[in-house]
Amino acid sequence: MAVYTDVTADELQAFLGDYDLGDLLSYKGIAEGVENSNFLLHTTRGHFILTLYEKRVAAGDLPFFIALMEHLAARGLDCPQPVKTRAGTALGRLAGRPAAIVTFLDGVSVRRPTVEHCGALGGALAALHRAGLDFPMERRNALSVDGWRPLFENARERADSVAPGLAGTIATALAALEAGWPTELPRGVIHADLFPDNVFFLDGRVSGLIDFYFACTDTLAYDVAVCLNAWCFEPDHAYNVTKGRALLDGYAAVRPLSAAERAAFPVLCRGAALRFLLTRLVDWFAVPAGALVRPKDPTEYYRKLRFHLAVDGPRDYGFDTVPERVTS
Ligand SMILES: Nc1ncnc2c1ncn2[C@@H]1O[C@H](COP(=O)(O)OP(=O)(O)OP(=O)(O)O)[C@@H](O)[C@H]1O
Ligand SMILES: N[C@@H](CCO)C(=O)O
Repeated sequence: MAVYTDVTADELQAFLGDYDLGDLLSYKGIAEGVENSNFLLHTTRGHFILTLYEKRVAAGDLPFFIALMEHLAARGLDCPQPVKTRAGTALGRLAGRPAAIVTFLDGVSVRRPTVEHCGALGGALAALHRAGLDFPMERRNALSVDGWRPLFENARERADSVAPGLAGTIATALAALEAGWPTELPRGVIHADLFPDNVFFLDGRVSGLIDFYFACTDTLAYDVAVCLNAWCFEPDHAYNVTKGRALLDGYAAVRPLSAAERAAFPVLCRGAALRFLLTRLVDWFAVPAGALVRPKDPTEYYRKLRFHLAVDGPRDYGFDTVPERVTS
């Protein structure tokens, strides 16, 4: 659950006074998510999502996220739309936090994605990448390779209390990634956190993508690697190559992956696994007192990282054809 910051009815009424959203009928904290505080609002104009931005979201980045959601929606993507005040602003302050209201999207996120869900997700991710190509703003990925070492240093001392040998495995993997992280692959807007809880389905179709608060300018194929990690492992931690193939094929049907991109998957998947292992590890030791949040299990991503460290090559992810040698 994630409600780090509580909002009183009086505060909310006053905040809503700047909007044309009718009268507040009810509101409640949302029992999912770990990053920001989210509330479901019911007003005489319908349902909306109120988000109070917490520690990992810098206020200076909010204009990027708001403009990106508007840009993607204008290109036909189903993503939340920022609701503006009568004065035309989408960002405000509530309970001492930056805050915004966005439209509510219908659909249901899946806990156990099927092969079909993975295929549909791949297509939706590629559509997002294509729609973002002409987005004019840029945002550096603070949680890419140069952001991992500070996270590791923060958690290093206590890492082995979570799993024996964890600190050593991370140290070795991190050094290799720092030395060999790809920098020449196609870049653009990436979602960077497109986990199953951030994707809604209706009748087997992707009906909405949410939670753009890690979106940034980075390697497009890295976003695919994040999704392979988040969608294609089974509860017993085994990689499901049929799901991987469906995701990759779904993606490539909308945006083909170059030979260099395909060849980079083992490294990109290791990096993606390490990124979520590290943020989970830091969060594991840092749940704020009184917060309504259940931290996510770091060991899930430790297991995934070990899988990626052991793969023979891109074929293990479900690519049917991979170049033997890639020079670019
Ligand atoms: N626009 C929306 N329409 C419908 N439901 C939404 C919307 N935005 C958020 N939600 C609901 O709120 C929950 C939490 O939202 P969100 O994933 O943005 O929070 P978060 O704390 O940033 O989560 P995460 O842990 O994925 O980073 C979602 O799982 C979903 O149930
Ligand atoms: N999707 C992230 C949490 C939100 O950043 C995780 O599962 O660790």
